Amino acid sequence: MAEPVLEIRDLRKSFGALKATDGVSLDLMPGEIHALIGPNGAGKSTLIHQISGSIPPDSGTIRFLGRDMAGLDMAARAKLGLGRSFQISSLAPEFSALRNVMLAVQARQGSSFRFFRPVKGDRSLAGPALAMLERVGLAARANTPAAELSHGERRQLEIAIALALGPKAFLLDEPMAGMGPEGSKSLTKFLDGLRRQAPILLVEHDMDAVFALADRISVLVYGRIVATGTVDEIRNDPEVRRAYLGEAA
Ligand SMILES: Nc1ncnc2c1ncn2[C@@H]1O[C@H](COP(=O)(O)OP(=O)(O)OP(=O)(O)O)[C@@H](O)[C@H]1O
Repeated sequence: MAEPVLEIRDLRKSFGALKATDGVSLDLMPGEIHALIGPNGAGKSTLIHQISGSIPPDSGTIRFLGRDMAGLDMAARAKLGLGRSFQISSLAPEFSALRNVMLAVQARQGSSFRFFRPVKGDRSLAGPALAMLERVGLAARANTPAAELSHGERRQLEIAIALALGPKAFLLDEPMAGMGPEGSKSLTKFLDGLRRQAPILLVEHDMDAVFALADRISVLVYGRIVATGTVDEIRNDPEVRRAYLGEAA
């Protein structure tokens, strides 16, 4: 059997008396979209923060491509290909869409975001950056400042940036949030293709998107995974229906 790209074992994180992550174990396998669902406050974002390196766990292990992530900060994890996108907008609002992606291409080529050299006019960056914008359907807005893009377009730009960083796994935290039905539909289609590039751990409240995309779903309630299974298994699990999905499922 293939090795997991991401392997989480018995992860724990408390905020005072609150157990936000209470012994979570889960795997992200090559090529899969593994959705993490659960009610508000279940601990989904806290889990993503621990994986990306912005919150240190109290105990437990996170292995990415076989390597223990303990002690590695966000930048080091991103460099290894474990990047969190969405809800941490790394956009420079005054820069054009193209320039934002060029910075990401440059970061991937070795420089960090903080110490970038001037990128304006650098063809070795502009070519790949424009290709990313084309992939997400934003090429026509290449010269528009990020601040002037619509909400949906900014999301597309964030995906282009995530792609430019060459991730080996995507951590997506509520990518559909704030999108209209049309935007969600086209993002769903895009994410469906994205799994060919790298597996996706997807936190999402939009159940249409989750049921359309997920190979597996894990349900988090009060910091614990109460079920993991296929879409059908999760939809038909009585405990999950009671704890989370209700009759809407
Ligand atoms: N820095 C913090 N300090 C104290 N409590 C926190 C902190 N971050 C999160 N929490 C608490 O931990 C619990 C889990 O929060 P988290 O944001 O991870 O849930 P979530 O499943 O992502 O929720 P939502 O779906 O609403 O985004 C909540 O009770 C929250 O109030």
